[in-house]
Amino acid sequence: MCEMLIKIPRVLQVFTKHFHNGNSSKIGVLGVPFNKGQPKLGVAKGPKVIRDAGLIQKLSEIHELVDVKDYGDVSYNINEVKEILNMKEYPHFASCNLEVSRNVEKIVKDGRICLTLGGDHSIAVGTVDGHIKAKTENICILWIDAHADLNTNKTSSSGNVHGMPMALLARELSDYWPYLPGMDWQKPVISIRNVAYIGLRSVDSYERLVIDRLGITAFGMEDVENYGINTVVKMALDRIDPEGRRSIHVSYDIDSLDSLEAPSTGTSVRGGLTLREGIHIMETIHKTGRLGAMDLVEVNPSIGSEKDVNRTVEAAVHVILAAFGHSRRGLLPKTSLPLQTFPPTKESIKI
Ligand SMILES: NC(=[NH2+])NCCC[C@H](N)C(=O)O
Ligand SMILES: [Mn+2]
Ligand SMILES: [Mn+2]
Repeated sequence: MCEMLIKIPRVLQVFTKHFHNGNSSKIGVLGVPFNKGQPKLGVAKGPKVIRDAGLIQKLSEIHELVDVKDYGDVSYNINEVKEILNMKEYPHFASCNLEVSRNVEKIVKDGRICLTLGGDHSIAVGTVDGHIKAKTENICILWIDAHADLNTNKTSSSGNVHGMPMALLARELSDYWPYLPGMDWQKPVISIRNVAYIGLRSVDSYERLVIDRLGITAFGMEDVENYGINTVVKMALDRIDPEGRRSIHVSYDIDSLDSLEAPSTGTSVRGGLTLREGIHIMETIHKTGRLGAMDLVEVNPSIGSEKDVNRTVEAAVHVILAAFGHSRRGLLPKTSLPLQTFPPTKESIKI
């Protein structure tokens, strides 16, 4: 049998090396069907619709080195803790996030990049916490969102906890919170200097104040217009990981994309990122080789028509695949493929 290999031209070999980034090949997928951080219940079905779109299979087809393990969905028992003023469903939030943190920590310690499917954005308290606990080195956060999610219980006008996770995670904001029973496991150890936003266009006034006072790296849509997405991502990475040594946590709210690209989400805002820009961000992150964990949150299949839901889920899958090395230039055939199978002849296709 002829075992001659396809000779890959040098220019393509460079791409192969680039996209077959050694440390980004082991992925652990975790579902968090949590909807109590905001009032629209359908967001709990996010993990299911994203998986049903063939995510696991598509991830494993990116290249031969990808190894995907699905850890299933997080479940939790509600701990009896007291309610907190202006934090709706606080006991659920605290109980669920403890389990999220434990699961993410375990997956990252298993040597996998943890991909968490939400659920609403309040679950990022647990994902970031688990990522921090698993890594000995510092982490940095890229928060891709129309919103800053930087409210405290005192500044939020909605009381929805999905508008608060970043404020719970930041060390510099810890004094602005009351004691939170049932959250002792979570220490706000991440400095806001290691956080950058991309996609902002709906920022509450106290959030604006905090961003300005603390000098938070925040790229709004006008920055994307002024500099272009490529420069924006580079500037963001340069600020939060200047030496290129940190493990990157990407918390990707699907509402960062324009409402036309991702209509099925609870708090959509027009004038957002195109899917191309959304994909470009994650391709750039993939190329760093330092993605440690990614959240994809706020996909709500109960909002909009069937077409809207499909469009939104499709966008989410594209963004995720880009994060793990899918290339829009096309994927190379497996290098071990015998030459005679390409192009396929009648004889090579044995039924
Ligand atoms: N993860 C989100 N989609 N957050 C939307 C937050 C909206 C608003 N800023 C609030 O505090 O309620
Ligand atoms: Mn948002
Ligand atoms: Mn958000």
